[in-house]
Amino acid sequence: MAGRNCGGIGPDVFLKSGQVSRLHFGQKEGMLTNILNQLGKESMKQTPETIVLLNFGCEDIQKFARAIRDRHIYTMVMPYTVPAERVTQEAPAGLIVCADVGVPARPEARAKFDALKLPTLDLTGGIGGKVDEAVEFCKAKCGCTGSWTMEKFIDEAIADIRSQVGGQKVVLGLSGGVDSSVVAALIHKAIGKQLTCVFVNHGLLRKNEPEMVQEIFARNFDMNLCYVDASDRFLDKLKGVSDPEQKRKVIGKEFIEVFAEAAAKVDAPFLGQGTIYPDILESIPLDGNPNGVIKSHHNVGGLPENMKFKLVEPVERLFKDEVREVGRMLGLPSELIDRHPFPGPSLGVRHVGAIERSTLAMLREADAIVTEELTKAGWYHKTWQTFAIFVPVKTVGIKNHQRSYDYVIAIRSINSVDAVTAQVVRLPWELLETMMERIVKEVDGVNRVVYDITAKPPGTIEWE
Ligand SMILES: Nc1ncnc2c1ncn2[C@@H]1O[C@H](COP(=O)(O)OP(=O)(O)OP(=O)(O)O)[C@@H](O)[C@H]1O
Repeated sequence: MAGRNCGGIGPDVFLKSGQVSRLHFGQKEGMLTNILNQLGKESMKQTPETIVLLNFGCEDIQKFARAIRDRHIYTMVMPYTVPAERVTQEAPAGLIVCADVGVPARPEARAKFDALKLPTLDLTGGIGGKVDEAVEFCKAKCGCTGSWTMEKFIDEAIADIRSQVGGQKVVLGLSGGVDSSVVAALIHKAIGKQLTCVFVNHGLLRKNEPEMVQEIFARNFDMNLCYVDASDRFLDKLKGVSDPEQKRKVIGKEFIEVFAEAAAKVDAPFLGQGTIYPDILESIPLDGNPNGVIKSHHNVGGLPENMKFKLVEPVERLFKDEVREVGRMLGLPSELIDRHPFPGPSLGVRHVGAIERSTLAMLREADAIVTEELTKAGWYHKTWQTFAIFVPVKTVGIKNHQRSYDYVIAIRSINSVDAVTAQVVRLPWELLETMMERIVKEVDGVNRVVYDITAKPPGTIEWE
């Protein structure tokens, strides 16, 4: 085991009563920072040639912003409700006004931006197919040279982290997911051993995951990695809990306690976070209507208020695939960077009903077989997510020439662009058969495998 074991969870509890109910781990609820402050925060870097996209009601604006960035012009997205001064803080070279067809004109909002006297492109008739037009505009009218690159981003981010943190310490919750892993690598590159990562094993990780994450970070990056094996603590607390929401709450509450205890030992004034740009953009209601909030700010599960960290969020201006690119450039392996999305409560929400150690082991084994066969057949990167689910139903079967009465494993494979809707993948029949044969043969306690053919909607991606 390469990581430093920080076990020995002490009795201190950092939570105040009443805070627990909003701690839905993995749902990004509970705020360390107020999102509007975030939006109004003084920009740390003065990226030259910034173009601000003003959102007057445009569904695909994030994709549009991303497409212009692909042409090496740095874009930011702001709602039309933003004060004009906030726009000028970014010293933009130009503005692009974006709205879908049929969206109200909002002349007052428009006037405050026109008063800035910046070059402005009007795309209020829709943005579809207008990327080239926008890049012409940026170059011809705003003087952009198209020099924004990921190398530049990394250099700037490292300089920013160093100047923000100075000689002090940073603590970061490392999940082994893309966002926190890339942030770990980036902060480590900037300040080395001033960073301590806390990796919590909540007993719900996938097969070999604790070893893999420690191997990658502690060995390859020579990083201070604090590995907390709290499996027993989580699994004891989850005993008999079958309601999906309750399960998430138990996992979230326990996670915060374990993380807070480990972080207290590091005694760092700074907390690193894997906030990414969509986390911020999707938290901003376009019309100041709280119902428009899709999700709250990304954070380590909503830490208790008495843990007053200053935040280090070096990829808060990047889209997910840009974060992946940074990760690749910093030397993170593809097995980590290009992984399928994985829910915060991990196998906990893929095990329907109350979690027993024995049935969790069945799920873990079945999940590993599914991933292994999918990869071998060349289908891993052709699907958004493919995984096993434990179904707490026993059926009659024949195993080893004898009657068996065992559990069911379901396989789910979906494709999606944004996780909002999803289509079922028609995996080759032979591949499904191979998965089934291996699962019933190798996983004790399972004698039946089914394939979930439900799209989203009406289903959700995860079963719980
Ligand atoms: N097992 C864990 N150990 C330590 N920190 C964790 C763990 N799981 C989650 N975290 C922290 O909580 C944050 C939010 O968790 P969540 O699962 O919602 O993240 P995410 O958006 O999928 O990000 P990531 O790609 O980093 O997993 C993570 O970015 C990470 O900092």
